[in-house]
Amino acid sequence: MSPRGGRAVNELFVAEVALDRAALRQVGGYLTDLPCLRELGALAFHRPVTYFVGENGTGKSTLLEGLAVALGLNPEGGGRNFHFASKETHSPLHRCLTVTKGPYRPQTSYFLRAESFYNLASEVDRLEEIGAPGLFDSYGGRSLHSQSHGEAFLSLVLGRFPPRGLYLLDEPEAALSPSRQLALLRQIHLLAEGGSQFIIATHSPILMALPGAAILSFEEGGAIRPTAYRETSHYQVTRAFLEAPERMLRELLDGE
Ligand SMILES: Nc1ncnc2c1ncn2[C@@H]1O[C@H](COP(=O)(O)OP(=O)(O)OP(=O)(O)O)[C@@H](O)[C@H]1O
Repeated sequence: MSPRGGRAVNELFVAEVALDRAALRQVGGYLTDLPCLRELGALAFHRPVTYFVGENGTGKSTLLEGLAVALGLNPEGGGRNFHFASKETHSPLHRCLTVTKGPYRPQTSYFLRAESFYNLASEVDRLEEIGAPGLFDSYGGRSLHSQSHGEAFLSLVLGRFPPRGLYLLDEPEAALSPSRQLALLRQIHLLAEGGSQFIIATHSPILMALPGAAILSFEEGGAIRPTAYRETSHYQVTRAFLEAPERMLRELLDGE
């Protein structure tokens, strides 16, 4: 990323998200036990692209979804016009979050989660049928259901995401081959250069390699720390494996 990677925080669409502890206590349930929420005060965004990384279950998706809903986006994914819900499974975290926005409004806002992408594709079909003809043009020219998961996903990002957008993506790598992950990385770079902001939960050591991006590591104890790319366990484990797969497999499978 160019020096624009260091844009002033007030030029970003989302500058900060803060947690109201009293509201969280009232909400109760598993959210009060989630270590990252026990530790969270406010989380500031300083870069056009921010990655949430960390072990499974550390709360990345919960926080990303809470932020998306607090921004008025559909918890199962989509833009501001998407209001479908196949199941009411999202947490009430959004009620405990205060989002500080920057001075400018994004041209579009979009929340994308791999796990509910099928439902999002169905909703695009429905909207096209009931009177949004031409909608498919933004989604690769045909129903997302007639494309493979990875093709559909890239159609969406390449066709539907304009510059100066705000994009919250939850594990966007899930359907993508390594080379398509590189294509997605390039598109994220181009869009960020064009004034977009991304907040992305990911396990992909490819995606999180974007120069100039902020990486926030969700630690198992609850802290959320800025981390360098090569310090992430995703990078280190993947690198160690690819450098010597036989040795690692011997250790793993034979207990040597
Ligand atoms: N509806 C729910 N009821 C109870 N616990 C939940 C619920 N949803 C999530 N959790 C728990 O909250 C914790 C955080 O889940 P979350 O999906 O946010 O983690 P994550 O960091 O995104 O994990 P992953 O990398 O596996 O996607 C997990 O321990 C999960 O089991």
